[in-house]
Amino acid sequence: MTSTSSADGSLIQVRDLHRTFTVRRKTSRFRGVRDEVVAVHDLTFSVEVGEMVGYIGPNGAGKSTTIKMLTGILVPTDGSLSVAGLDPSRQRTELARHLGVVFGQRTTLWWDLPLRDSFAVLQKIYRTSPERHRANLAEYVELLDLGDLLDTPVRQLSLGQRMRGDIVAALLHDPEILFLDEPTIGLDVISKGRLREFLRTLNAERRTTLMLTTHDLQDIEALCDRVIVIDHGTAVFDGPLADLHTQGGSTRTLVVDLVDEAPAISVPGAVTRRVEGPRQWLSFPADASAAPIVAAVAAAYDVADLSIQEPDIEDVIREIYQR
Ligand SMILES: Nc1ncnc2c1ncn2[C@@H]1O[C@H](COP(=O)(O)OP(=O)(O)OP(=O)(O)O)[C@@H](O)[C@H]1O
Repeated sequence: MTSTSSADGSLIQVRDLHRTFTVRRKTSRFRGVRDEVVAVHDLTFSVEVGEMVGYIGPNGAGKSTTIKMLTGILVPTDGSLSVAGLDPSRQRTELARHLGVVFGQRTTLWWDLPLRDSFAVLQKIYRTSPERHRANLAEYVELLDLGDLLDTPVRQLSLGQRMRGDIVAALLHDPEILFLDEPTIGLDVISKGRLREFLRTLNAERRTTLMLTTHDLQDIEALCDRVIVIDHGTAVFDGPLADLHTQGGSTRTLVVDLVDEAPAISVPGAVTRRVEGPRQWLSFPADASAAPIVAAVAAAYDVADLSIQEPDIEDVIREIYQR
């Protein structure tokens, strides 16, 4: 499918977007008042073809509401919105041909059908040509290693297998944009790695634009050139992940297991935060390289093991809000 973009050339354009919900709150047994919840306000950003954007923020920040407006499920209260040159809520059916949507927590596949049949139903829904469908199915099934599972009913698949099935389902009609909501949640390290590798390949080879919400900083590090942080319905940061770390002042942790107990390690570029028997925790700026610190520790101490802990994305975001 060819790329379609808005008048200014962006694939996704969001300008001064607002969405409020009216909720009824009971004040007594028979009375209630109407409250307005502002889920999204003054939200402006645009995404270009081929970008991989992380859309992150604390619970209740407005991420799902934004994605629902971008996919046409919810109508904005105010502001303007264009996705692949279309107005999502007015042209939802047409837009669906340009979009793939994957939710880590729920499946879009038919629970009782074998994967193969779910994919066949999707071909009918999207009216993908049989040749295109066959070619995409063969390629994605191979890349995501689903060949042996095509005849297995979805309910019998593991979470990781089902997730791969969901990704294939979202891509069979060649969408230009893929929205992913917590795509690696609950997956083991190997499955996470494989999925990230697949998404990188998809973006590199087909220039598919990715927008993902996640609480996993490693998803963002592996995939996203750019991060948009949303809080209380509005964007509070939009830029490269490295800048987010700098702004947040976040740190990574080098966990060192020494052969023997020792006083707090002292090496340039890191601060020892904790010592527990032979194990020590050293923190260093998240945007600095771990290599010189690891080398300095290894040169001066007898090391049994080393590992690096990434900062939690929530911590990074919290740091920004506290500034
Ligand atoms: N249908 C609705 N009716 C009323 N309020 C809603 C509705 N949907 C969302 N909200 C409110 O809008 C705000 C933003 O919710 P949203 O689900 O977009 O946040 P989120 O960033 O996706 O959160 P999470 O990370 O927990 O999924 C919240 O205060 C939420 O309670």
